[in-house]
Amino acid sequence: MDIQVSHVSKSFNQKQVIKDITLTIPTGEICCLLGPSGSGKTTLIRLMIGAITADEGTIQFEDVQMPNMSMLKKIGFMPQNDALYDDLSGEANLYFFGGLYGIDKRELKNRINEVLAIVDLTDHRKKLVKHFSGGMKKRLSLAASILHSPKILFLDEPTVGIDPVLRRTIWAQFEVIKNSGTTIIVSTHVMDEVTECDKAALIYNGSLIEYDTVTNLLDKTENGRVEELFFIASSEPKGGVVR
Ligand SMILES: Nc1ncnc2c1ncn2[C@@H]1O[C@H](COP(=O)(O)OP(=O)(O)OP(=O)(O)O)[C@@H](O)[C@H]1O
Repeated sequence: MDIQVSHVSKSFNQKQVIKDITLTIPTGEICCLLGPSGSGKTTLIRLMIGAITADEGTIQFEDVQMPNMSMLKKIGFMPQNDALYDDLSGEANLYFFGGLYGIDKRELKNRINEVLAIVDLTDHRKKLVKHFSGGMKKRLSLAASILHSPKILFLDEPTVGIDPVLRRTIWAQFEVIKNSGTTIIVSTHVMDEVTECDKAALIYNGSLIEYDTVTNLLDKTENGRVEELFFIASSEPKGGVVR
């Protein structure tokens, strides 16, 4: 399911935080929204999932204009802060979210087994979430966001506070999810993570400064590091566009 973002702008309290962004994310790819803290990544995700509406421009999933209630079951969203119930076990959390998605009981049981295996939490399913480590909570959140087999998965800074080893595991899990046909949009400010993605959208100060395949982006730099593109953008007269 392609995502088309067309000339989207958004302001909060007269301050424009998303500035005329246009991009198309093709089906079945991992697209990374990369940018410094406060650049507008979360706002762009919230616009795409239909949690907030754009002041200008349009967002379409295939031919459906967002926001649209019918798309909710096709979208998975993992927020920056885990939305889990501490006093429930990992498994009970998943039953709760499965119920919200209206998944049939028997199907839900099988699906919970599947997603727990994907995120490697099968052995911890009965443990209360308050006894989970930070990394385990992230993985359980990921499991909850893919429970209903979404066509499009939005992950907002999924690896914040995660150690490098677990980060690798989590990216491997994204690859598995992608290979099942899900389009993934993942925000991050960790420049190294960009190499895990097919495409990257570089957001700086609310503007899209670059959008290309990761290979092409890295080719544009002198030292093969994405940071360079941000340095160029920040030295442009108006934090301007490098196309
Ligand atoms: N609901 C809101 N009301 C007012 N300002 C907001 C709101 N949401 C976001 N902003 C502002 O919009 C700008 C972009 O914020 P956003 O959370 O999208 O950035 P981000 O790139 O996701 O940052 P981070 O990496 O720190 O999460 C910031 O200046 C933020 O303060």
